[in-house]
Amino acid sequence: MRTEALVKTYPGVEAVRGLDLLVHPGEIFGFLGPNGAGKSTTISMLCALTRPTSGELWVAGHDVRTSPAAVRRSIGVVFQGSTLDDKLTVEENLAIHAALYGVPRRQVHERVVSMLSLADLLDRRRSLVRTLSGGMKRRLEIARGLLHRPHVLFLDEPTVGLDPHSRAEVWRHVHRMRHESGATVLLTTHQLSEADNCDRLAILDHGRVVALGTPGELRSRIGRDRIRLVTSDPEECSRRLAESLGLSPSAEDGAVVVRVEDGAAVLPAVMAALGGSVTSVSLVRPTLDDVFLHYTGRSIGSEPEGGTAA
Ligand SMILES: Nc1ncnc2c1ncn2[C@@H]1O[C@H](COP(=O)(O)OP(=O)(O)OP(=O)(O)O)[C@@H](O)[C@H]1O
Repeated sequence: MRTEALVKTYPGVEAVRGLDLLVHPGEIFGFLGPNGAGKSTTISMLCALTRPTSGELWVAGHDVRTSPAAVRRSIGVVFQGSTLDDKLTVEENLAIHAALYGVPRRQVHERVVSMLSLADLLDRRRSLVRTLSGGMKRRLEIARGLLHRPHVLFLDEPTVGLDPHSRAEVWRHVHRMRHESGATVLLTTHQLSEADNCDRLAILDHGRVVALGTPGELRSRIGRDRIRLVTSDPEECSRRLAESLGLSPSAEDGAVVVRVEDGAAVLPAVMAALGGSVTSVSLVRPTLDDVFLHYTGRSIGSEPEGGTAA
């Protein structure tokens, strides 16, 4: 998937303001950003559902502007709201999708069984969809999105509205299905806790990419680990850290704090230098929220959580 100078303008709103992105085959790539950042608009353009105002974009080797039908055949899409038919069974929902996408009749049964077993839903294949839990429905939608063997699977907020256990289950299935199908997965999320499931992330804000990289790269780019030490004599502790290790400790809320690149590597030397005078120690690594704060000047957690309730 590739975009060059991709722009989408609505009357009075610059929803997407010049995206240059390259997503590699087989990657799980996430668009992370608050409500209104332009994630859904970007996905919608890539799926050939919304025409860009300007710029270029290719999906699975097809130019989306000139070959939208070829793009639609090469992708699977799971939207935020369920598009399953509640009154039909699990199997029937998949059969309809297979017919719509022209899956050869002889292959339908085998594909349905293999997708349902990957999604851990084989034993529910004759159940009406309305009897499934929220997590099961989402897994079924993802399985359905992959039934016609697309090269790219788009997931718009795949875990929105699910409880923590179901979220973890859905992620387990996304990883498993990516592994089995080899599909590239492009997803949107504004859940920082889930962004770590992606191989790489683009942080979007006001229609622009403000940071791009693996979750680990993004963290290490902005910050340093913090070692927080509680001791009976903070002044002596600070002096020893400065003298024996050349560190620059600071006092924070009665504790001694040192900022270092790799806290786990430095910690043994810190403890050796301080002997038994430390009563408690903690190592704090930068979070993706710190990353978001660094690049946008505000916390993603402070944004209205429009889509997460339920
Ligand atoms: N059809 C439309 N007409 C006018 N403005 C739109 C339209 N679709 C989106 N927008 C505007 O474009 C901007 C980006 O919206 P978009 O839905 O892409 O953001 P998002 O990051 O996906 O947020 P969310 O998580 O709420 O879906 C917003 O200001 C939104 O109001």
